[in-house]
Amino acid sequence: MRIGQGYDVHAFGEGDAIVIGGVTIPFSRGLVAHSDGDVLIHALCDALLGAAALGDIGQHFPDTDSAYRGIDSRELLRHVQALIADQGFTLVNADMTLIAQAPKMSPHILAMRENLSADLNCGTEQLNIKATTTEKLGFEGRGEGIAAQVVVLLDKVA
Ligand SMILES: Nc1ccn([C@@H]2O[C@H](COP(=O)(O)O)[C@@H](O)[C@H]2O)c(=O)n1
Ligand SMILES: C[C@@]1(CO)OP(=O)(O)OP(=O)(O)OC[C@H]1O
Repeated sequence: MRIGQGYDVHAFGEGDAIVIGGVTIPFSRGLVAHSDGDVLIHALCDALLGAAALGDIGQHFPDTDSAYRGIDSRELLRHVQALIADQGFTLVNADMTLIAQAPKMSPHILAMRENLSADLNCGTEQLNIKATTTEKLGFEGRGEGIAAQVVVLLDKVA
């Protein structure tokens, strides 16, 4: 068994929607990023790469490479899934936390889990996604951006 953890932050900027877990959520702001800014998927990729001792998302998909400009982060996740499968790992479970004062994530959680389970070739019951505000404290609470934390457990296929 191998444990991994990931953490990512993206700041709010201009826009009228954000993409989280592959779900487009209409909002008064967008997220500033080289990719689509899917902070949840980025933290998930880092957790998976960490558990497999494969480095981090920036090493695999540099934000200096124009190939990744505006990319759908689900493509990055599928690539990471292939990397860990190549190493003989399968996902046991992932537990994910979105930290955002707004928007409200709960109406979108099931759709996020369905997207991620399709990309990771696993069941939705292996993926938990939850959200919390910070009661208006800190950068998330001031509405400056969104953070995501992810913990994963991988098993090695014999
Ligand atoms: N961006 C968010 C934040 C929270 N939720 C849901 O609301 C519940 C209460 O949040 P507190 O921070 O006040 O504890 C939380 O458990 C989530 O279910 C959300 O959907 N989106
Ligand atoms: C996803 C990548 C690549 O487009 O860029 P961003 O969207 O800026 O995201 P970040 O979490 O800062 O880092 C990983 C990247 O290199």
